[in-house]
Amino acid sequence: MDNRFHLLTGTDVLSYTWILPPGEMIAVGELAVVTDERTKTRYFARVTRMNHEPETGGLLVTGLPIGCISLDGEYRKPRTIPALYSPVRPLDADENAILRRFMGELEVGFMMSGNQKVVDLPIGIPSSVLNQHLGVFATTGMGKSNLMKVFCASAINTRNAGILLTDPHGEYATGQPGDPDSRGLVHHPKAQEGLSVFTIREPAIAQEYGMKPLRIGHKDLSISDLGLVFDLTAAQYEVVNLLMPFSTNEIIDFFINEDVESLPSHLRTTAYIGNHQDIAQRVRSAPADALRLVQRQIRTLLDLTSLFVDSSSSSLPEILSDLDENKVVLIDIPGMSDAAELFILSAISRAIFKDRQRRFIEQGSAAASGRVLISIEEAQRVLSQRSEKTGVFREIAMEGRKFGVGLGVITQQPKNIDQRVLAQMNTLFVMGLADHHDREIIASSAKHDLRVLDTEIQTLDRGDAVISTVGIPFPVSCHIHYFEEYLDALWEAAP
Ligand SMILES: Nc1ncnc2c1ncn2[C@@H]1O[C@H](COP(=O)(O)OP(=O)(O)OP(=O)(O)O)[C@@H](O)[C@H]1O
Repeated sequence: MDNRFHLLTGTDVLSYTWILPPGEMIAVGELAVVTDERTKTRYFARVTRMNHEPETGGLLVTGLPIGCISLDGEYRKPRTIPALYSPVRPLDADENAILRRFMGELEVGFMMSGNQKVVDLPIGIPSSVLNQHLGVFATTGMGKSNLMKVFCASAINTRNAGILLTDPHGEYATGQPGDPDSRGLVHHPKAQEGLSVFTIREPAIAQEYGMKPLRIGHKDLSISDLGLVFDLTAAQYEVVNLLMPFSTNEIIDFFINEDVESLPSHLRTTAYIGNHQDIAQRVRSAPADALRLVQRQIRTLLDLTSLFVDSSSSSLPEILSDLDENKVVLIDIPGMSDAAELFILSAISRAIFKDRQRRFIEQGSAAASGRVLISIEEAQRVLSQRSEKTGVFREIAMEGRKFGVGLGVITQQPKNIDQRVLAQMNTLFVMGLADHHDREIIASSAKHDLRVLDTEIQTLDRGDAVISTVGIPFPVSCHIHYFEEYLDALWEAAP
């Protein structure tokens, strides 16, 4: 037996301590098994802290218990403690296999035990938790885009959930722009069956990669999303609210074709002779400035999105049916502005949510349709405490779960996300957060106690994540697969 970790010298239900002799090393995050030799119960723990032990010159190691297995083979939360001086050692292959039982099918990386990758313990999230929302908290450059690509690659492989993501940087579909060696999701061995890319790229490129042209119709948009994209005044909100009863088709037609500059005065003299009597009557009481501003903003958005927004055609039916077929749907909009990206992400998300809600009401359960995850990058843009800036996303965060719709909230600033939204997230990926306040917020909303992992979270390297999910009974440290290598492995495994 490898007794490198030596004998347990102290326990309570929430922490174990043991002493390493001088010269031996251990790392934060390393996994250990404490065997109680009387009861044959094995207690699993992870190293959370270590201090020098002046008396012996060794290290006093502290571990967090993560579960135990008795002779009946059941894995439980530890409510008993191992006997004093029980041997402490690393996990063996059998114990790795035990932990492997808890992993879901959406593989993202390998378990890390301290600085060691445990290659016979791949970490996967069960797709059954995706409707319970997922958060990715990552400082820039820590590997968030790589994680999302790996996650989508697994989803394409397993086809158990639909995933929607927008990509304004053009990096997910074909790889990093400007890097000819970089690959993307179109290079997945099962891309043809499991990936659906809607793009604004030129037809020749789209055709080369089997991408479809992105089309969003005027009717798919909502006037209420102006508030998501722009900072509106109270008077503008009034205009938006007055317009709510009308279809977006009509509203856009009104603002594109009518001379709103002179409209308010015409309206007041009831001399309006345009094609939109109903709308004109409705907004006649609105302040003229606000009306003009709304018109300008609508025109700006239509300009920004003119490559794919038009009055007639729409990719939405196809996007919805691809998600129903558990495909990864990528909205590939390289170069699109922030405002335009949010505007269409909101339109698509609303369509998904309403469709699922309708089906839930008609069929009485979400079982008829699978799960969908809508991923939102820089999510603090739309899920902050400012409720006027949250649109349909807050509704999905609060109610999506029962309709099978989850949010994938990606942000560098969890403290700027509404706490009530964070509390809904049942799967968290933490990839390096330097700010103490950010870590505190995450720890308080996680389903496992992450405070004890604070040291580990502070020492995460690029590509490392601490994952806490209701799908796995303990928090795991994981090195996320490097996308290119994972792709190679998928090709090797492909029939
Ligand atoms: N798991 C990993 N293994 C190896 N290298 C990785 C891993 N994750 C990321 N990298 C590398 O680290 C660099 C940054 O990764 P990535 O672009 O995914 O980070 P990011 O957090 O999305 O950054 P940004 O916020 O700037 O978009 C890339 O060069 C990537 O190849």
